[in-house]
Amino acid sequence: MHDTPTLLQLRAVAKHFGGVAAVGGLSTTVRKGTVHGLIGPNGAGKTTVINLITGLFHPTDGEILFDGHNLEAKPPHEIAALGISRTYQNVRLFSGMSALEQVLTGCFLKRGSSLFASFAGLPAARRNWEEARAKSLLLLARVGMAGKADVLAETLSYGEQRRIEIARALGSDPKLLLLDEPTAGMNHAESQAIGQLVHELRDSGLTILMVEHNMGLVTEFCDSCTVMNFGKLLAEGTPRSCIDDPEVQAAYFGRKNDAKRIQPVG
Ligand SMILES: Nc1ncnc2c1ncn2[C@@H]1O[C@H](COP(=O)(O)OP(=O)(O)OP(=O)(O)O)[C@@H](O)[C@H]1O
Repeated sequence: MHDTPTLLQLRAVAKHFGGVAAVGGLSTTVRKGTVHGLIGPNGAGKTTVINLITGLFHPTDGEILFDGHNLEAKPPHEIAALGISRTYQNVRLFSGMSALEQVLTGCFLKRGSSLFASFAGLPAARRNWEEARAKSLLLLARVGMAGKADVLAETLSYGEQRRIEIARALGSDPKLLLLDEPTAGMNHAESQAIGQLVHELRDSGLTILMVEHNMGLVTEFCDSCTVMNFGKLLAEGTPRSCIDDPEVQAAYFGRKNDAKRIQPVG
């Protein structure tokens, strides 16, 4: 694993909100072609890290390096263009749009041609539109939603909506996909299916950084992980070595020697 090239590196990254150090000097590395888990108790700073990587926030201190670029002060659209895409902790789909239209919006993020130009029917825009449509259909198939293209997204099940979000995030051809709690609110079978999908995406060449609370999924589907607590690095390595770490167990449960409670669940 250590021979695998680095895709993302955080160097002593800090983010303060007033007096709160949401992230307090975190250094960690995500290697190419891996599924990397970002875990830690509630309020540890995981979502803030995702927001820093995607440019929604800028670090108070430290630097974030991605694929040879320093992301310092770059706005979200530039970071997306470099190859970083994300989903959110809560499903964020547009109401009144079909599954296909949701994914199309992700494709147009990359193309730089507006949906309005396409609707106006200009030849180049028309061609763009057809290509984006074909690509969106492929992406829907890739996330197991081939038959749902024309269905209004809000009428789909929660698990299906999550898949649509992933397809939309793939529309901009990312190198790194950030998933913020992709299995939140899902039952065991749905969570396992998301884990399988994540593996398929990794095996097709994508790198995935995933915030996940389900330790069963982390041990089963992540190649490596970073554990945060109070905005700082608590442990990193294989999921098993992290979960077995008494400091990690203490952070989750306030006491040591309680490994059973963070065995795979479900
Ligand atoms: N915009 C903000 N303004 C002020 N404080 C914030 C802001 N965003 C996050 N925080 C604080 O930073 C800390 C880390 O929050 P964050 O949401 O990153 O944690 P988390 O690990 O993702 O938690 P959870 O697992 O509950 O989603 C918390 O104390 C939170 O209240």
